[in-house]
Amino acid sequence: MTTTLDTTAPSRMRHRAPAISLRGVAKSFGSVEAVRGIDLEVQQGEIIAFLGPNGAGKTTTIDLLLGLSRPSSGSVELFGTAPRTAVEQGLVSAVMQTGGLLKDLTVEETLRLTASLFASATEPAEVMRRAGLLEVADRRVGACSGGQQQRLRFAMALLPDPDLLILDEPTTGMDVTARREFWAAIREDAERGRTILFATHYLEEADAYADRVVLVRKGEVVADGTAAEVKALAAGRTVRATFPGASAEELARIPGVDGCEVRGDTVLLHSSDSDAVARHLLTATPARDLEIEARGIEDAFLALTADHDGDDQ
Ligand SMILES: Nc1ncnc2c1ncn2[C@@H]1O[C@H](COP(=O)(O)OP(=O)(O)OP(=O)(O)O)[C@@H](O)[C@H]1O
Repeated sequence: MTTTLDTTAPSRMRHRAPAISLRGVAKSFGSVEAVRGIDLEVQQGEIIAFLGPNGAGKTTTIDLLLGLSRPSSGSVELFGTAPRTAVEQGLVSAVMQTGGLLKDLTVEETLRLTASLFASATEPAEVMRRAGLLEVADRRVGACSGGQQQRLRFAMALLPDPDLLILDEPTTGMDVTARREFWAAIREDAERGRTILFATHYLEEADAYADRVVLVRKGEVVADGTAAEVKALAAGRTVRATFPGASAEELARIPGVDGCEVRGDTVLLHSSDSDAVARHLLTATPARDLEIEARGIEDAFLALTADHDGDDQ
């Protein structure tokens, strides 16, 4: 086993190898190419959001990272070693969406039992504090809310004090306050050097909490950068106007328009040159009441993952 450690690091031990290294990773199930050649390098301490529409290959990639399956081609390494070895050494753990909880145990009993499976584990009281569970330590798991159960899964994943934490849709079932508290705990954690990769459908979470957003579509990375960079990739604005009787064909011919929608008397025109579109609408058409909006991360996500070729699996 060859994990290389740099012993000069301050709080959390620093590894010389990247936390995650995927090189040319592909994974097929029969004729379905779930992952089609992903290259991804994640440095220690990064918080990465893994975004993509249903069926993009996120869960397949997470299974590969956790050593639950093997790639059809390419290589997967965590801290310079094989995923299974990294998991066995407690370097990586995961918070999955469902399963894994015994309803009749209390929160604290669950953590004591889980801790007993590791050669060395953080004190249950400490992980309960970090996950915000101290108040419900004696509550039966079956009586905990969905959000509390999800925080318990987070607490369980913290027990081996992993250097890499992988979260698959971690805030499912949490209300807004619980989600905010959860992310505050994650941030505090990451500041101490823990690397975090999370898959989420809440695009605003990726925008708010990730240092880096990796957008996948049909098994390939289509964007990789800060949330601002990803949004800029889908640069452009939407011009909204009142324009009774406009037809989509007529609107599509306006110079600079790269997408349009007609909703009754309202038209929405997407463009990377909104000034030119607005000028045309005001000078050459009866359109009025113009509003111009920048695209949010949700629009960028939709634009970058839109199915242009109609061959979805
Ligand atoms: N065991 C399997 N056998 C056959 N096909 C599979 C298997 N696992 C995944 N797939 C297919 O691979 C593709 C990617 O699936 P995956 O679950 O990785 O996507 P995802 O991005 O996690 O989607 P979601 O957001 O819906 O969870 C899909 O077309 C899926 O149907």
